[in-house]
Amino acid sequence: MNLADYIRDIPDFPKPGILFKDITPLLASPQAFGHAVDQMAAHYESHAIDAIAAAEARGFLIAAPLALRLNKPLVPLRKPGKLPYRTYSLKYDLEYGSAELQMHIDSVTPGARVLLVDDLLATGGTMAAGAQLIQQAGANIAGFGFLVELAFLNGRERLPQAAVYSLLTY
Ligand SMILES: O=P(O)(O)OC[C@H]1O[C@H](OP(=O)(O)OP(=O)(O)O)[C@H](O)[C@@H]1O
Ligand SMILES: Nc1ncnc2[nH]cnc12
Repeated sequence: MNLADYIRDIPDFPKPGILFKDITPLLASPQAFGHAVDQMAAHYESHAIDAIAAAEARGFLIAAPLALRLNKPLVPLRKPGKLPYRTYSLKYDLEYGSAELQMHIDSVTPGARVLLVDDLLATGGTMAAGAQLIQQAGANIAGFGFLVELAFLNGRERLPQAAVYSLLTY
């Protein structure tokens, strides 16, 4: 199965000049979605991972089924004002604007090996912020996993040193 057939290009969304990679066709196909999660799970099966953290909102769509397949705790990194308990918080820039992520202060155990997962790596701002939140809580980055990587934006260079895995690279 070619997963690229299930990623749709939308020019000039959400701003002129941005070529948006729309994953909704993939989500609409249980075969393609299942295949993508299976491939990521197979890759990480043998990795030493204690938890999976993911950024709201599209990151949750990939990380939740992956966490269940790998039988790992799922840590939500959320947009401001959504998490009910005390949080760490970080502002960051992304390909088409700026944003903020928050994480419950007790959502990772100090020393835990946390895999960060998102649907897409663009400039790396989101996952660099996620990694900082994990490290602020005293945990370690086990790696970064993406469905799609826009390699021409060099997002990897903004991420802290850790293995980066992407199913599809543009
Ligand atoms: O590598 P970056 O330049 O940081 O861009 C990648 C991020 O951008 C998108 O999220 P977005 O903030 O648009 O939010 P959404 O998941 O709620 O759609 C995408 O889901 C990644 O999280
Ligand atoms: N070009 C893009 N397509 C989809 N999601 C994105 N997030 C950041 N850049 C993106």
